[in-house]
Amino acid sequence: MAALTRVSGSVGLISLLNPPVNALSAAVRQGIVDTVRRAVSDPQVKSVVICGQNGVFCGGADIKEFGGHMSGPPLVPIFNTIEAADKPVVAAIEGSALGGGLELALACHYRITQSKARLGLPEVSLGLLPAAGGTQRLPRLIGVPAALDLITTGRHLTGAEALKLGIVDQVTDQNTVEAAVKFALSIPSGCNICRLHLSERPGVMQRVKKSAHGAIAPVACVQAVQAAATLPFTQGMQREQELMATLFGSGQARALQYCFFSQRVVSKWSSPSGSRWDTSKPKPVTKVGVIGLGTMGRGITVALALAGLSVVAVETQQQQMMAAQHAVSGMLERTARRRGVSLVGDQIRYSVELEAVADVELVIEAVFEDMALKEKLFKQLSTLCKADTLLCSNTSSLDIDHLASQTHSPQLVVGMHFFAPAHVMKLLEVVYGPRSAPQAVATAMELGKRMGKVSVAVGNCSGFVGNRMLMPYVEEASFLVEEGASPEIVDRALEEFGFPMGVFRMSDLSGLDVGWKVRKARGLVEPGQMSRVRQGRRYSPLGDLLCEQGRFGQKTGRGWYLYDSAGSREAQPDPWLQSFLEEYRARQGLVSRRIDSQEVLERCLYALINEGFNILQEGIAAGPEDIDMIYVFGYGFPRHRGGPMFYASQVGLAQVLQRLEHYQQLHPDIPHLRPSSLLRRLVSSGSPRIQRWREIIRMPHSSL
Ligand SMILES: CC(C)(COP(=O)(O)OP(=O)(O)OC[C@H]1O[C@@H](n2cnc3c(N)ncnc32)[C@H](O)[C@@H]1OP(=O)(O)O)[C@@H](O)C(=O)NCCC(=O)NCCSC(=O)C[C@@H](O)CCCCCCCCCCCCC(=O)O
Repeated sequence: MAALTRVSGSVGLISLLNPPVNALSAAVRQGIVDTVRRAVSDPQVKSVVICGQNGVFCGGADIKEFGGHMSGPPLVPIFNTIEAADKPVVAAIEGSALGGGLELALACHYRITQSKARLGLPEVSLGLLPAAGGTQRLPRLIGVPAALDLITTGRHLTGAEALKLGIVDQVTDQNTVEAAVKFALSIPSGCNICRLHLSERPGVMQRVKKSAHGAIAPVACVQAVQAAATLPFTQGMQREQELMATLFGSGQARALQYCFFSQRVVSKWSSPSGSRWDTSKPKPVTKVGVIGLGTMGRGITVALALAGLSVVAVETQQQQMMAAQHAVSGMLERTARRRGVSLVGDQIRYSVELEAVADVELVIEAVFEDMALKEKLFKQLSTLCKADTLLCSNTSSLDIDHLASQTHSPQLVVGMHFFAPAHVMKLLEVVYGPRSAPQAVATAMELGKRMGKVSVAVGNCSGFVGNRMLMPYVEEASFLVEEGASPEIVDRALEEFGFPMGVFRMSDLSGLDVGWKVRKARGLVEPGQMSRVRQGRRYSPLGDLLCEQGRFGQKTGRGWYLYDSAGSREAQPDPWLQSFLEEYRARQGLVSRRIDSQEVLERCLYALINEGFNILQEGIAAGPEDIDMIYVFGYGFPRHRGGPMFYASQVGLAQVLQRLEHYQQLHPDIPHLRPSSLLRRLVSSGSPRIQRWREIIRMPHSSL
């Protein structure tokens, strides 16, 4: 899995051979040991170049090996041998040098890189730290502050940025291996590991802990780099190994590695009709129409423009259109500045006429969530667009099949549900109906990928996957407040679990009126009424009552919390709300009781998870990975918990079932606490590993 050849007379060229990313599997590690030994002992070889096959240097350790028994030679002694070699060793970096790949390059004496190559130590995003010397060699090379930034965030650098930081010695736009060989021929033996500016950035641990939201790997990364600043190299390496040992077998590492593979699994979509990613060819798209330039339409326009597509942005109200144009330019400018790229924007054409989208290949509708308005629009689009134009809706909950039925070509209609802000949030739900053509799904998925989104294909139902599961979660939070919890108690439990914001702070941020509108549309709101049973099931009117008082959250300075002023973000507990809740409970005859964080987590999360099992059972999501990626990328579910379904598998399905049964007995009027039959089936099948759930879901069964 590694080959040695002699080039230019005296250079030993070692190539890693393990497509697609030359991961450091046991066989590759053995290959490096053998080839380095041969190169070092060959008197004809005066210097060595290490490169990767097929334009990729190395994607790091083989993550697939982490789940099983590790065999083969370990990396640390291999890299130490390279570093100690008495012949100069040069890394020729093309494509990617990530994790163990960059650590291999750091153990070499010199590094030459392609300007567009990606370099980084992303181990933290897998719940690990760079444990093949990365936490000790990088700070010694570029200083503690820069190394801490790279190791605790896991971010990737381009070759040009790596040169600026001093990670590499030369950047080339020519053939990297040839440049490295030329470089190797020109150098005397030596080593550029140095001990420079090893001072630590003050306060870094507090900052990292705060932004980690309970993840342990970033904290361990700081501890390892601190060791580089205070200990000799050998002891620093020992500390690195000890810290890695605490992370390696942790549930968080398993969860994060599951997320890595799940993100790739969801791109290989399939639907119950049998259409699949590998048999459906996307249609080429260069020009997209966006209709409706409110918050969502503006974000979608920016995301498309940043992906290099031509956009026709339509807003029929002149004034709104001018405001949108101004806002979009600002968003593009800020993003270009942040990314350090040149401004895009001249490929956006604005219009107040719907006819402007007549020649686009795909339209994304982003008008108000009003079925009558969308029906009318889809009818018009179906007539004025080209016959093969894909018509997509950004609706977050309305019926995609119904919209499709308004058009001449229902097979060309799919949902493209973005999340706000649409140019920032990574998630895209691609919603197919029974009539959606495989090519329409494939095209929307491909467009999402071009915009840098994690696109997940899901079936059509009310709320699709994300918002459908959110309903029971939010409802449980309100029920807990009726029963005696405060919004602070509920939010604290969820934030300590790892959500960036609890239910109530999130509701204040997005606006209480949003949910109120949805409940009104569903006929659930009875103004001024306090009844707690609606449409035959338990209902909490608390949110409606707050809206009736004009408490819409941050935008009005009052919601579940109190704010200094309208628009302020600093949430304070509100004494008014406390007395309001006491009065409400008294009028309802509810006796307030003490609710602890375990009950908050179980009721909110198990209700959400239970709905996830219903969704899997109905085939709305193809597998647990789809649900987990939707929650991690769209709803702030802590990535180090792997997503709701993975979390359930870690807690134990039997335990989740038993607690749902317990709560259902206490609250028989809450249907979403009734355990899903799929959950029961999985438990009676012995609670298999999450990777096996798809088999159980597909097995024929009787629900009798
Ligand atoms: C490289 C990429 C940027 C390429 O992206 P691209 O979009 O081109 O392609 P894909 O992402 O679709 O990938 C294609 C294909 O390849 C698979 N793959 C990618 N990378 C890896 C990998 N590193 N390992 C295995 N497989 C990989 C991917 O799954 C796709 O497969 P598919 O089937 O879907 O086609 C991009 O892929 C990328 O970002 N990759 C990951 C990069 C990364 O995170 N690297 C870091 C890896 S971790 C690491 O390197 C750790 C090191 O620090 C070494 C540490 C040594 C530790 C040894 C263990 C010590 C144990 C101590 C514990 C002791 C316990 C005790 O004492 O008891």
